[in-house]
Amino acid sequence: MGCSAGAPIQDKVKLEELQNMQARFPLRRPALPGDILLSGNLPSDVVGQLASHCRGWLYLNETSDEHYFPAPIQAAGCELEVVPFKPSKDLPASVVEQVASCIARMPRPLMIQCTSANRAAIAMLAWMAKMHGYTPGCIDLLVADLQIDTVRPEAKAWLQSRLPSLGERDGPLIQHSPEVRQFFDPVSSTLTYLIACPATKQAVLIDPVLEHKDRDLKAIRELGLNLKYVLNTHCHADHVTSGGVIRKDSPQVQTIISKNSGAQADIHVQHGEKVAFGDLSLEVRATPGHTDGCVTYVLKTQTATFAFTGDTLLIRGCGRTDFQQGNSLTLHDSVHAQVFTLPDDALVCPGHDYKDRGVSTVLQEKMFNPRLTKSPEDFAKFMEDLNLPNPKQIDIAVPANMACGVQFDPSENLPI
Ligand SMILES: N[C@@H](CCC(=O)N[C@@H](CSS)C(=O)NCC(=O)O)C(=O)O
Repeated sequence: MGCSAGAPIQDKVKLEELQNMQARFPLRRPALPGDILLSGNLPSDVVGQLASHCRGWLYLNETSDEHYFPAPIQAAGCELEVVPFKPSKDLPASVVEQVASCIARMPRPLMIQCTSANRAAIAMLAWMAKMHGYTPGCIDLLVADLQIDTVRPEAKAWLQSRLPSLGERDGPLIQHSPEVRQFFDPVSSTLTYLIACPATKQAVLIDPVLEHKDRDLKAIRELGLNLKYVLNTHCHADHVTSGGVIRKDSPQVQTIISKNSGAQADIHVQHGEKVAFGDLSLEVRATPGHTDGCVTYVLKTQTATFAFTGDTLLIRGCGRTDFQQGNSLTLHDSVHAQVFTLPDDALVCPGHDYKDRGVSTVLQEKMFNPRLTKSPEDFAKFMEDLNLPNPKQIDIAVPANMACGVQFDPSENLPI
């Protein structure tokens, strides 16, 4: 039997009641998200007590189960849904979809209850995966971070087997936000983003890789989009951008990089400026440290905030600071001042991932990033001791990217 609660619920529970419940069913430290509780079987009186602090109750067993107590849930005014959810290799995708949709829709605070809290945790993770486009690697992280120790390894493996890996992902990055797609280059582990304005079909690419030019342009064609800009978050050292070549073939496309990068491009951006396309715009935030020209592009849509952090902030990591004018103290300040000040639920969309993880959130990184939770001084010491080998393509990539991936004729600013 398990029960977990986040801070918002604890605030509402009367202290005495909470202490009584804690004595019988120990609550763990606040988990994410804070407005969802997970539980196994409970006696009917405890169901009633908990229900009085919830507004939604999702029950994952049959109504014939001897531990199903609808009366106290309904008496407390909770919205009750019953969806028998037994993960197995034959479970139709529609049931997972139904459970995830219930969790998305039902009022908060929401209790998810099964027999031992194992399936409740899997249901919550399935919902998070659907909402945030998680990959198998992201699920490992969430289980560890949220300390969801009710999740059995075989149940976690079941959920992971139903999620696409980086590179297999097809479609919008997060549910209900058709604007953003993520692509993966397995050689440099680079994550490229295609962002499209649904109303006008104008689109931009962020950090595209030369070897994947055709893949990216095919996606743009198939979606009926008009590419307006190719943006780079910085002058990459591990792969060559496709920006220059795309622009050479399609002169209506303009390349963008920060002025501080010193690299060639059609448009140079600076902190505070906006890059508009269709009804959308990207806010430019200077985030130097990995290189002195690094920027983070921030996109606000109706449903989500996205931070395209390049190599400034990676999932549970960050860009190295040992070449290209890297500076650890500057990087620490950039992340804290420009990324960690975004809303907690803003999606962190990094420029690389080396462990099959595609997306994180500001709150997760503020809480769990092992590097950026350190003090500036400890962080600088940690980065100094990294001793990473140089990227394999550094000698080709840096000079090529300084010329936006192609040689420019400086007199005309056109590719040769
Ligand atoms: N092995 C890769 C390069 C790996 C690497 O150095 N990645 C960079 C970002 S690309 S310059 C980095 O900042 N990594 C941070 C870290 O902690 O790993 C290759 O040869 O391409």
